[in-house]
Amino acid sequence: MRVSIIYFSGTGNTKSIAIGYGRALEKMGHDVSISSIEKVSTLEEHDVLIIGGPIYAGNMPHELIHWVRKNIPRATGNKSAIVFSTSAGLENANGVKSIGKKLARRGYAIIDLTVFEMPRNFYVEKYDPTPETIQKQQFKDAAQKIINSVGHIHNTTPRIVRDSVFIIDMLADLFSIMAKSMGKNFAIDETCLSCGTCERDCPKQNISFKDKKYHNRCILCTRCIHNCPVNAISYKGKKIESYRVHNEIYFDEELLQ
Ligand SMILES: Cc1cc2nc3c(=O)[nH]c(=O)nc-3n(C[C@H](O)[C@H](O)[C@H](O)COP(=O)(O)O)c2cc1C
Repeated sequence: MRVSIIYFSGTGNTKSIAIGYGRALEKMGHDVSISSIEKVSTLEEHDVLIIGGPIYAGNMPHELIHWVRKNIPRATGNKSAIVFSTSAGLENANGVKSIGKKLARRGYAIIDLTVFEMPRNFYVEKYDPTPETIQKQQFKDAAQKIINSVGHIHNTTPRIVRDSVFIIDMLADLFSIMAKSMGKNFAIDETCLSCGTCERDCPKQNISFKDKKYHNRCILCTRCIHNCPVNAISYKGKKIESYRVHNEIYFDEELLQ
């Protein structure tokens, strides 16, 4: 089967899972393409679509929801979809329903919705980074979850998403407005090397490192803080410990049998 995997990832957790899906499916003999919404606006030909994103305040990012609304046309033929999210806690399963519902309305059979618990990347105001031992376990558990999820690929009975997602979609809109103003709390200090990583990496072209300025388009993905090589970006004057993905989704041969 042809599988198209589309994701948005601020700091790499969701990208790791997307790549994990790709590797598992390729091993199973499927033809896979993987793209970030930052790079594509049209889908490759596919039989199965897999879409993933991080959870921001209980739903998928507004960017991803908007991308789906704008770029996914009505499905022709028998197309199915898997939706996954990554979050620091598992109580936020509603984001997958939001995207799942939109795909179902476009004629996709929703064959799986999966939530992955991954390291926390947002601890600018409260919470702590996820301890290393837990991070390792999360990547291990994720490999097993991916295998379970791809096991649904030949499913013929779709899952019906009954819950309304109206409220959480409204909250995602609201959060994207709040993020613009919260983004003004980021500051680049004098330790900046002027390497330009933050400006280059920002998914919204929201940073001008030369005049150390954040504009008004922040989505709070936190990529700038975590990717800065010298940790020169603070939030409300506070330095934030960097989170970098350094674990990998690893499949034991046994898992792939
Ligand atoms: C702005 C923002 C809001 C977040 N809100 C939640 C949340 O409501 N619940 C949760 O469990 N994790 C939350 N997180 C944590 C991320 O969902 C989690 O770390 C995710 O795996 C990051 O994925 P990424 O590395 O692909 O960006 C939030 C992260 C950010 C940046």
